[in-house]
Parts: sequence; structure tokens; C-alpha cells
Amino acid sequence: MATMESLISLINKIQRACTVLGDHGGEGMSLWEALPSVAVVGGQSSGKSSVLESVVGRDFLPRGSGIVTRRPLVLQLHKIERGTDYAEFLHAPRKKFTDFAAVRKEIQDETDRITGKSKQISNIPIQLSIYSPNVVDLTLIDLPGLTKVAVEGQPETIVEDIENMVRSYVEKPNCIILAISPANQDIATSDAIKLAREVDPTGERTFGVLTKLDLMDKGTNAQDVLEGRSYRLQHPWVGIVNRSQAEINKNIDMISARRKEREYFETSPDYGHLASKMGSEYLAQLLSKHLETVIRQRIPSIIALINKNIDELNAELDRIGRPIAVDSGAQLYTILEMCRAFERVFKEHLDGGRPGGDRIYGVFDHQLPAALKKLPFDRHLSTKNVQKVVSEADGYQPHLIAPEQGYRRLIDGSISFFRGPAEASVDAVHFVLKELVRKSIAETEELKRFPTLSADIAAAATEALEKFREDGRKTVLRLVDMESSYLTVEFFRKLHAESDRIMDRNLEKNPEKNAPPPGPNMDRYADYHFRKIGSNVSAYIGMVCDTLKNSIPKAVVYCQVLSAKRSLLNPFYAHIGRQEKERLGAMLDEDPQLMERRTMIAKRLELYKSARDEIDAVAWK
Ligand SMILES: Nc1nc2c(ncn2[C@@H]2O[C@H](COP(=O)(O)OP(=O)(O)OP(=O)(O)O)[C@@H](O)[C@H]2O)c(=O)[nH]1
Repeated sequence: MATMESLISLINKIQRACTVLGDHGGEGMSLWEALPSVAVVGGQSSGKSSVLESVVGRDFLPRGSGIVTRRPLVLQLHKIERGTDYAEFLHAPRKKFTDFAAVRKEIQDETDRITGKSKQISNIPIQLSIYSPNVVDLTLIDLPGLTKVAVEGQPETIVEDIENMVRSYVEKPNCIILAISPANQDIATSDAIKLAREVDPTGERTFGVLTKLDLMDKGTNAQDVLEGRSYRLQHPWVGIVNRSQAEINKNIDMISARRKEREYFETSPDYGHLASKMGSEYLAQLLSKHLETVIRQRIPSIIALINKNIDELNAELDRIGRPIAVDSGAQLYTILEMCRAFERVFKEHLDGGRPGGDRIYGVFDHQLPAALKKLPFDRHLSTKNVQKVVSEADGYQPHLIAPEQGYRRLIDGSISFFRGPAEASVDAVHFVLKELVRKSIAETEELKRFPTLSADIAAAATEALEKFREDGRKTVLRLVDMESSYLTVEFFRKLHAESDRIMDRNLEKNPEKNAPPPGPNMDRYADYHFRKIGSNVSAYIGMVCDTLKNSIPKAVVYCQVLSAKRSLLNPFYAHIGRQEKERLGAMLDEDPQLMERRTMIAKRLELYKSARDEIDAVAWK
């Protein structure tokens, strides 16, 4: 008996846990459904409430005409060693009821709370626990009485609605059916038996209970039913004698009612030979024993279900991240892990695998050449400007053969135009990198739960990028300046030799036409001269442009892209290495919603794990 009680009390615990978790057995196979329960089924006034109350040993169910039970009542009986009886509702967990008239009132009120005062029904159960030294551990479900006709004020569908609700409970394969039929009615017309036969044709989970044996017509008895001849079930029929309405009115208590029932069977000429297997106390024991067998059979599948739930919860914990350690070493480790995860994503963006790195090539391939093309060399090297610059460079003494100073000034002036596109390339690449940092933070799965750390990493990376930008800027400007610092002498020598050769050739062919414009027209000569200077400078600048078009990308990649790849978070690493424990903890602040979810999962996990441990503990006794 001891193991059976611990087993059933364990099941009660799990069942309550399921209800706490909002697990009423909705979709799919739930823990609730895996556990057996006992449902009390019968027609109105068949004696359902009476049987239930005498199994419990207390008066507490609402009474009245018509449909009284309009919501399923999940009744858990807990045996306690000593003390007075009390009841607790799940919807009011802190309130202990010792007055069972108040329990009855609370059932009525709670029914009305969901269904309103109308005579509607609801399939949301009311959960009630009763603690008493006079009960065995058992879970019973009281269902609305089956009826044949709607009464005043009820919708026509009520007959069908009740039947459907009752069926939804009793059709579950692990529901043990307590089918109540009154003895003063033909068993063939019993609503309870009719429904039980429908959902449990083999009768293996149906217990036939025959009430009102004392109300049978004189000279008749129910031996045919009780001995299984009228309607055969796998379990023996149990006869019951409840209190009559007159006895209820006289406030006959449960204990004396039970005694009276015992006496009835012991002294009955019809049922004396069955006395040890009749009555409400025997029924309660019979039920407990059967439950034990059924639960033992189900233990493997219950454990499997709990394990499945535990696995699912663990998987979710893995997905949203485990709780963070409290010691600073572990915290530092976690932060470094996150940083590395971010760096991995960032590198994938640069090296390919993730998009974005290609936009850097776009800067070099389109943006820089287009900007170089747009530089205003035409204006700067126009004949007029060339003349102006050359004249100014000559000063009071015009040049004799070639305007060396003028050339230098024109070249310096032109080269300074390259500063703009050079800096623009640096900035463009900087913005691409910054955008990639932002994207990489967002795409780093591990960082999702740490908004503070994400912000810190973003700030550190952006700061590093600023430094790289400054370095890049200095380097490309230096490249441009270097072009001014020393001109390629060879280019001009070649240029000179080239033009001499052309001139010689032309002179041979056509001495008149290709000579410099003759003497008197000095203007035309000067014009030709300056245009020639302009085109020479332009050719040189073209060469410089080609060089820079190649060297600026190299500098930008070297200073910005490679540095970002290699050492984006280096200053951040140095920084966190010096941080106090509190500061590290603060960096790992999480989204409050996530923390809540994790706590919830942890609670459920604990619940399932302790349920599993307890089942394990009794399973092998
Ligand atoms: N004499 C006698 N009266 C009984 C017996 N069982 C039930 N009654 C009476 O029959 C009436 C109906 O009993 P209940 O226990 O309320 O039946 P119920 O199935 O819960 O009815 P509803 O709540 O209306 O669905 C009450 O007046 C009981 O006193 C019995 O075994 N013997």
C-alpha cells in the first residue's frame, strides 16, 4: 500500500505541475495526457456527486436541480497522516478551505466566473485539491451530468455540448471511466454505459458503479448486474448505497453514511455474499490499485516524454544562451568569445562568403577613376593659364629656352588636384568598413543577447576604424606629395627627343608648313609655345595619374582594410584586460526579456527534472 500511495502522490505532483505550466493537454501528446485519470460519468441524478463525495468522505459539491456541474472539476485527493481536512483551489493557491460549505460556494462562483450566470458549460477545468487522513491518493474528474433534454433557459445544443465535452475526456486512452448507473433504472438505458461502450468497447478501462441499490422495487435485485451477467466489463461491478435526499436533509454525516452502507451490504440477503467487494470505500481502493498498475505500465513513456521536454528546453537554452558565469575570469572568457565570433563574421564580409567586401573594390574600380577623370586639368592647363603661370614664374626676365620654373609650378599645381580624390577614396572605404562593422554586429548570433557588449564592441571598432582612416589619409596624401617632390626627369628628356625627332622629320618633308610660325607674327608663336608647354605638362600629369590610380588603392588597403582585418579589436582587448569585475559584468548585461525567458525555462527544467527524479525513485521500488 505504501508504494502505491507514493506513486499516486507523485502523479498528483506531476499533474499539478502540468496545470501550473498551462498544459491542459491541448495540442499533441502532453504530460497531462500521459498520466491516467479517473473521470466520473453518468446521467443527471444518477448519484455522481454522491459517489464522488463518499469516495472523498466529505460533502462539498454544489447541489441543485438541473445542470449543476458546468465545468470539469479536477479533484486531487491527498492522504495526510493526521490533522483536519482542508481544500485548496489552484486558482486561489494561498487560500486554505476548512469549511467545505465554502468549497461548494467557491466551485459555484468559479464556474460562474468563466461561464457567466447562464447555464452555459465550459471545458476549462477547475482544479481542487483535498487533503485528508480519510482519503486515498487519487485524481478524479467530475464532469457535467449527461442529459436527454434541455431545460428552460438552456440552448437546444446543450445535450450535445455536454456529451461532446464528456466524450473529450473519456475518449482519451488513459482515462479510467467511472460509469455511474442508478440501480432503479434499466441498465440497458444507462447513459454512462452507453458512452463508455462507445469509447471503450473492450471495457478494460471502465468501472461500472451501480447506485441506489436501496431504491429498487421490492422483490427485485441487481445481482445480474453486479455479478456481470447483464453487462460484462473486465472489472467487477461495484454496488453503492448513498445517502437519500431525506438523509442529506437531516445532515447525516459521511462517516455514519459509510457505516450505514457497510451494514447494508453485510446484512443484505441479496448482496451479503458480495459484501467485501461492495461500497464506496472498496471502490476507492479498487480504483487506487488499478491506477497503480496503469501508472507502472506508463512509467517508461512518461519518462520518455519528460526527457523529450527536457531536451527541448535544453535546446532552447542553448539557442538563447546559457546563463553567464559570475567569476571575472569566466566573464572575460565569454567576452573574448563574443569578440572572436564578431571578428569571424567581419572577416567573412571582407574576404567573401558574406557580401560587402566587394564594395571596397567598387571604390577603386569606379569611384576613384571617375573622380580622377573629372579633375579640371583642362582649365588649369589652358593656354591662357599656362601663359599666366609661366609669366609669373619667370618674373622680370622671361625664360630663354624652356620655362623650368613655369613647368614646375604647373606640375605642382596639377598634382595638388589629386589630393581630393585620394582623400575621398580613404573616406569611401572607411564608410564601407564602418557599415560592415554594423552589419557584422547584427549578424553575430552570439551577441544578440548582449546589447551592452554589442554597443561596446561597435564603439571600439569604430574608434579603431577612425585611426585607420587617419593613417590612410596621411599615407595617400604623402603619395600625392611625393609626386611633386621629385619629377621624373627621363620623361621630359624623352619628350624633348621625341618632339625634336618629329620636328626634324617634318622639316625634311615640308620645310615651310611645319616650321614654327614665322617671324613677324609673334602672338601666334607664343600661343603655340604655351600650348606645347600645356600639352607636355598634361602628358606628365597623365603619367602621374596612372601611377596614383594604382598606388592609392594599395595604400588604402594596407592602412585601412588590412589593419581592420588584423587588429580591429586590439585596443578593445587591451581595454577589457584592465577592467574591474563589475565593469565586465555590466558589459554582459542582457536583454531583460531574454533573462526572463531563461528563468522561465530554468524553472520548467527544474520541474521536469525533479518529476523525473521522483518517478525514477519509485519506479524501481
Ligand atoms: N436512497 C438513495 N438515494 C440516492 C442514492 N444515490 C443518490 N441518491 C439521491 O439521488 C439524488 C441525486 O444524487 P446526486 O448525487 O446529486 O446525483 P448527480 O448524478 O450528481 O446529479 P446531478 O448533479 O444533478 O447531475 C440525491 O437526492 C441523492 O440523495 C442512493 O444510493 N440511495
